[in-house]
Amino acid sequence: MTERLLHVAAVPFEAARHVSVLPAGHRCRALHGHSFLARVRAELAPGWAPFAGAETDALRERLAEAVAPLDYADLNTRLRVPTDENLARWVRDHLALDGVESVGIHSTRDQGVDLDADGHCHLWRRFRFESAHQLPNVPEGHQCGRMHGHGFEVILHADQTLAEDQDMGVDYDRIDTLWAPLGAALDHACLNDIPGLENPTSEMLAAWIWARLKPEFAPLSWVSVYETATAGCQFDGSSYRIWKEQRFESALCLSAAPEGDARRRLHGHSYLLRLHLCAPLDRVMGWTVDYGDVKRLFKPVYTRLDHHRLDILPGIDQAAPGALARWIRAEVGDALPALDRIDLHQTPGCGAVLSWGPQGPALPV
Ligand SMILES: Nc1nc2c(c(=O)[nH]1)N=C([C@H](O)[C@H](O)COP(=O)(O)OP(=O)(O)OP(=O)(O)O)CN2
Repeated sequence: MTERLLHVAAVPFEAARHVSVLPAGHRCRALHGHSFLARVRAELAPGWAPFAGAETDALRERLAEAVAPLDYADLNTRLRVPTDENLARWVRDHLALDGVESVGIHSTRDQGVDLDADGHCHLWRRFRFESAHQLPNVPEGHQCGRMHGHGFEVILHADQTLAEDQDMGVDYDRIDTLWAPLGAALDHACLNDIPGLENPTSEMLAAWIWARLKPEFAPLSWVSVYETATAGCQFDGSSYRIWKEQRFESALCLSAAPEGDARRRLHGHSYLLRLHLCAPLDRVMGWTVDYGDVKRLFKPVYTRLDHHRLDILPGIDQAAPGALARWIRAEVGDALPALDRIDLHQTPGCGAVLSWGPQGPALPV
């Protein structure tokens, strides 16, 4: 599949609103406020940024300019009906940017929408539960064979086609109602005791949730399960995708930046790297690829990135997220054949997505 490079950026804003299209008695009809986050994914034309390597910063600046009128504003003075869906449309229209693949709005850490270029509204809502489990089929000595536990997080994603004059899709409250019985069964439980979860990997959990919700909720498009803060699985009824995150602390300078630009100086970032893999399920293990194996197989590349200077890595021209993601893909080589996407953020929510397979849903920053 052809390789695609998207740049991503995220910008927060603080704003008040009331949403009058909601039914009588709904709490969001009253004036309330949120710490919102706007984000964009875009395929930028060559030469769009002021210099090679400035793409991520330039995209973030463009988004910040678009969002500025919403910051510390009463959103009802800016938009007729300031639902998350309409805010995403407003930001998309004010970005005035070619190549936008999606524009998203998070109204809280736990909910948001992403509008794609085909008019689909991808709505998501996050839940959490605290549970114990152990994996019965892992090899002797594997840490996950011991009884342990996690603060699991689940994101339910819904894909809806919205008419241009439709102010919102499904209410987040409807997703809460659908989730409630599952959350009650999973929270403060030992997952192995739940019928169907005798081998409670993230993959099995995502499929278990899918099987229970999809018949009642047709727009359900993906279930994402965060098993830990750094690893999880996504399931859409047929394909499993997993991700493993790592952070590295590195220095760089951008030699193409003009004289006087701070980015010419040595500086650094705390990078977030998310490796995505798509692989068939191993029916015995109940997983696709062990998260621990992803980390282990990536280690030789990781050690070249972490606590190093990135712009002097052999083969790197500008140590910007897109070029770094390409470098990582090349260096990983055959070690991770199921790898099909690399997310690399140089600051929270801002960086690049390099993919060469079906992308799967965007994860919240
Ligand atoms: N594909 C899967 N791999 C693994 C699963 C799974 O459900 N699906 N589960 C586990 C373990 O249960 C483990 O608790 C989580 O794995 P891991 O990311 O390796 O956890 P760490 O805390 O060791 O990760 P850090 O890299 O230190 O953050 C294993 N694999």
